[in-house]
Amino acid sequence: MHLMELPREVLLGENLKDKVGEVAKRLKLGERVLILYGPKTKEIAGREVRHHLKESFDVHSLTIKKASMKEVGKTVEKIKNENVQWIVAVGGGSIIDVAKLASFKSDISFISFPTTASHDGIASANASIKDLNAKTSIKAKPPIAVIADVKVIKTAPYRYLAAGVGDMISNLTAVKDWQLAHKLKGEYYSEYAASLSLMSAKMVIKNADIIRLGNEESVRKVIKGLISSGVAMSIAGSSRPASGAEHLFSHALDLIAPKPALHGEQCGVGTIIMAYLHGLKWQKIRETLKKVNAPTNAYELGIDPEYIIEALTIAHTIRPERYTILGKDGLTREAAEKAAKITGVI
Ligand SMILES: NC(=O)C1=CN([C@@H]2O[C@H](COP(=O)(O)OP(=O)(O)OC[C@H]3O[C@@H](n4cnc5c(N)ncnc54)[C@H](OP(=O)(O)O)[C@@H]3O)[C@@H](O)[C@H]2O)C=CC1
Ligand SMILES: O=C(CO)COP(=O)(O)O
Ligand SMILES: [Zn+2]
Repeated sequence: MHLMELPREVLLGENLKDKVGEVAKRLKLGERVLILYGPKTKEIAGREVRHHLKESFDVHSLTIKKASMKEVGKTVEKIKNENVQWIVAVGGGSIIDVAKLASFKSDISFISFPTTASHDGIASANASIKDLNAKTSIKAKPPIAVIADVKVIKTAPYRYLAAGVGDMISNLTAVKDWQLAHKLKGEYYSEYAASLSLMSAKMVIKNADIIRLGNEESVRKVIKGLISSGVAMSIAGSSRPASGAEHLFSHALDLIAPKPALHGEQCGVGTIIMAYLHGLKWQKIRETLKKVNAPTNAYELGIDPEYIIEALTIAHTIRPERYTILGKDGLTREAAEKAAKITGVI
C-alpha cells in the first residue's frame, strides 16, 4: 500500500493573519492550540495570529530558536502538559519543521503559516531537523492546512524568495537522479510525482522575469511552485522528487562550511554542477538563477571555494542509500574541481 497524505486546505492571499481560527474551526481541530514562532517571526506575524486566535481558542505559545531535537522535545512536552490539540507554525523552514515533527510525534494536526518562500517544506510531509543522526529530512506528516499570506511573505528580504527558486530548480536534477536510480537500481518511481515536481522547476524558469521583481505576484508564483513541490514529495512518500545530488551538496556544505548560505541558495548552485554532470543544459539553470539574483558561485554564496570542492567530494556519503549521479564512490577531487570550474562555480 502507498499512503499519500496531503494538506486539506491551502489558502493563498493577502491579510490572512485572522483566518487561522476559521480554518481550524472548519477542520474541527479543537479548542486548545499551540502557536510556534521564532524570535523574529513572532514580531512579523506570530503575535497578531495569536491575538486573533485568542478570541475563540485556548492559546499557548512557544518561541523556537532553531530546528533541533531539543526544540522538538520542548514542543512535545508542552503539547502533553497543556493537552494541546493542534499547532500552528508561523515562520520559516526551521519553525515549520519543528512543528511538523512535534505534531507527528504527538499525533495531532498542524497548520503551516509560512513567513518565507525560501524552501519547499511549507507543504511537505518530511521534516529536516539538524541534530538528528541523519543530516537529511525524515518522514513526518504534512500540514493539515497551509495559510500563505502574501503580504507577510513579502516582508522577508528578497534573498529568501530567490532561495525558493533555487530549491525548486533543484527538482530538475533531483528527478534526473531519481530516474537514474529507477533504471539502475530498480527504485520505486512515480511518474506523477516526478511530473509535478518538474512542473514547479519549469514554472520558475518561465516566470523568472516576474519573480525577479520581488512583488506580490512574484511571491504568489514562488509559493505555488513550492507547495506543488511539497505535494510531489507527499505523493512520492519521500523527498526523492525534490532532493538529489544537488541537495547532498547543500547538506555537505551545512556540515563543513563555517557559515553556510540559505538552503535554497546552496541547492541552486548544486543544481548547476549536477546538471553539468548529467549532461543537462546547466547554462540555462545558471541563467535563471542569475536572472532572479540568486547566487551562482562560491563568492556569491559567501563560501570559500575550498569548501565547495570538499562538499562535492563528500556529498555521496551523506545519504548513501539514495543513488544519484555521484554514484557510490562520489567525485574525485580533480573531477569536483573540473566540474566547479567549467560551470563557473569556483
Ligand atoms: N522539510 C522540508 O521538506 C524542507 C526543509 N527545509 C529546511 O528549512 C530550513 C530553511 O528555511 P528558511 O526559511 O530558509 O530559514 P529559517 O527558517 O532557518 O529562517 C532563517 C531566518 O529568517 C528569519 N525569518 C523568517 N521569516 C522572515 C521574514 N518574513 N522576514 C525576515 N526574517 C524572517 C527567521 O526568523 P526566526 O529567527 O524568528 O525564526 C530566521 O532568523 C532549513 O532548516 C532546511 O533544512 C528546506 C527545504 C525542505
Ligand atoms: O530540502 C528538501 C527538498 O527540497 C528535503 O530534502 P532532504 O530530504 O534531502 O532533506
Ligand atoms: Zn530543499
